[in-house]
Amino acid sequence: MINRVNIFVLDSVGIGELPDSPAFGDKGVDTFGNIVKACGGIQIPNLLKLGFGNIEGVKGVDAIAAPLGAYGRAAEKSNGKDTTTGHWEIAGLHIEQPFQTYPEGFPKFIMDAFEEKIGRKTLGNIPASGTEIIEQLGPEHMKTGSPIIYTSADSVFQIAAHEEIIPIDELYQICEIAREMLMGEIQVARVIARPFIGSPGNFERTSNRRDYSVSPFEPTLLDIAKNNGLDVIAVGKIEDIFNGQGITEAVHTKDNMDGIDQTIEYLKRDSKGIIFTNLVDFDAKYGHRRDPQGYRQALEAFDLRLPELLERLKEDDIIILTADHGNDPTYKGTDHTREYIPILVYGKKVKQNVNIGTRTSFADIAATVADLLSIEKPAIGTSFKELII
Ligand SMILES: O=P(O)(O)O[C@H]1O[C@H](CO)[C@@H](O)[C@H]1O
Ligand SMILES: [Mn+2]
Ligand SMILES: [Mn+2]
Repeated sequence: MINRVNIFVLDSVGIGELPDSPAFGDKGVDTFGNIVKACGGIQIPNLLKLGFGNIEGVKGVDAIAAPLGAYGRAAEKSNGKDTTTGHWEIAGLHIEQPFQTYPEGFPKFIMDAFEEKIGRKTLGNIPASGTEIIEQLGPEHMKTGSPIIYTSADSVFQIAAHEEIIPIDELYQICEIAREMLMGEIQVARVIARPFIGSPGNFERTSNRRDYSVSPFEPTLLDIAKNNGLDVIAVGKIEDIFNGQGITEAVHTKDNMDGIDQTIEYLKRDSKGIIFTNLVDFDAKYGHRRDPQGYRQALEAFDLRLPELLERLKEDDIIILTADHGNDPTYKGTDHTREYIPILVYGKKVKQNVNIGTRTSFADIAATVADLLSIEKPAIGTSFKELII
């Protein structure tokens, strides 16, 4: 009997291109492999002990003789490479119709109506890198009080504002207004509050970022677990990604280390069901910023703390380390990359040195977790429980 599963998402830690990646504009992408190549090596002994180097297709690190975990990889079945799509698929949903993107910015009629409702003009309304656009438009924003609106290759409406110009609470209200307006014909997967502080030339984004996602279109693994009376604890931005659906308790985190600390706190307590963690720094601080050295260091910092996490697992606990998409910091542009995700499963009840192979959907994670917890499986996904227990 498995009592609890910690699904632990290393946001954007992809491990190489899928057969269909070129159709997404991604050729030769490999977040992990290209980081190792660019940095001339990486020290992740604890991930290797679990079998990270044994996963088919992983480049830059070696397989070991007797890994302590079950290991494999999964292809993304849904039509997308964004965070929402990746997490929903991990939780058992396929997104056939991709979320709408806005490479030309948002239509004028929506922007006019939005400005009217928030009582402020806006700046930007173009696809941009968040750190670059606040440097460009920050001074004007500080003069005029107009928030900076930008999007990306993802389906996002991002609202950046200096915390001393638009107080956080007002920024969140503005996001809620946008969220409501962008549910219809003009729709985004996420509205994101992007507060920052500092002065021109030295702006810094804060951890008061909030994501306002649309709700999953159908019940997910999380809803099923909750309906079965289980705990579904969300650490980091998981609550936002699922718009709170199927979650019984949530905590937001300020960075990767905090995410690990909060997960450990929950592992120490007694609960039954799912702990779903997301560590976003890999993606937000290094992947989108195209910073392979920073990304490598973040992976090494995570690896150093991995034993603490594993030690906290109780007899009937299991951890599944995985990712939601790639974000190759050596690739052109600043966007996500479509890639395989790693799957590492570890626990006292999990067989060691088992290759679960290449799964055809992230949803196999959902099916397996449901199977382990003895609850109904979501509509899609194939359980690999029999292989690992
Ligand atoms: O460049 P920044 O602001 O980090 O934004 C990135 O983060 C967004 C959400 O993860 C992506 O859509 C991309 O736009
Ligand atoms: Mn992500
Ligand atoms: Mn991202």
